[in-house]
Amino acid sequence: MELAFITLKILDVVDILLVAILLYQIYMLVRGTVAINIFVGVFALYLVWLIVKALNMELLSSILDKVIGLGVIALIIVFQQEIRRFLLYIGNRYFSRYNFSIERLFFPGRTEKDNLLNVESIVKAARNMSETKTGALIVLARRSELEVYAETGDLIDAVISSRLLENLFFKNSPLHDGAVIICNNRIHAARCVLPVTDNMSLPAHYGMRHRAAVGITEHTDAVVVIVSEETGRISFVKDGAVKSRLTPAELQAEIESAFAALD
Ligand SMILES: Nc1ncnc2c1ncn2[C@@H]1O[C@H](COP(=O)(O)OP(=O)(O)OP(=O)(O)O)[C@@H](O)[C@H]1O
Repeated sequence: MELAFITLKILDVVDILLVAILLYQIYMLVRGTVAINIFVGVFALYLVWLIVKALNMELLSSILDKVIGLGVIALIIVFQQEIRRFLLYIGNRYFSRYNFSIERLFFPGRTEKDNLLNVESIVKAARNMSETKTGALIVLARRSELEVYAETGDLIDAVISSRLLENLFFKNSPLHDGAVIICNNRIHAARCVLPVTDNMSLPAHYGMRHRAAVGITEHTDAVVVIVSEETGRISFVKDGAVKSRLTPAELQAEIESAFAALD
């Protein structure tokens, strides 16, 4: 295609489209976090640099060259979490689309039933803890590796039962603080520390328990069950979004649909 002063090739259009998609994905990833301000600032600086270059303003261009050159390293440090989240997002999309599992590749004999989540016990524990207003934070691992978070707490490796879950979160239990992580249908660890979200658009009444639940679902594809100590309300968190005031039946449906999506 030939415009008045520029020639536009098909590849250029594809190039522009890809950059637009990339920028949109980055925007969606940092939206609502403090990183959005940095992102806008960097983008503005980059535009100024392009204009200065196009106008052949030598001095300003050479200064901005240096700033941009060093800025890339600074950006990797500043956006460490977001880059991690972005790569995880791409990886998880690929894994879920092609139903790919390393475990399935190396242990084809291991049936899915071995790892089938005991949803009933988790829901029963949530219902009982909701009635007694016992605060709880239960992370249900899906495909993402949660070992780094499990290592911050105490390893348990026990069969899931509602009584054990209730016991772990019982106020006087030494393990009641922090999160319980459930992997491969086992209570893997308790008292775990989760990454806290920096999402500024969350309701102000969300305390640390809810922020930690949102945080882990932003960093990984895990889903989280929360029981509020203050209100007894049951919430379910997936991909950074909190669904509150769930009944036990609704919680069960949410967990089942989150795990059905993996099959
Ligand atoms: N980073 C974290 N990782 C895991 N658990 C955490 C983290 N931060 C806080 N918690 C848990 O959350 C509890 C504090 O919850 P807080 O009252 O601040 O949250 P909340 O969202 O208001 O929940 P609630 O409705 O139960 O009061 C702590 O006792 C601890 O067990």
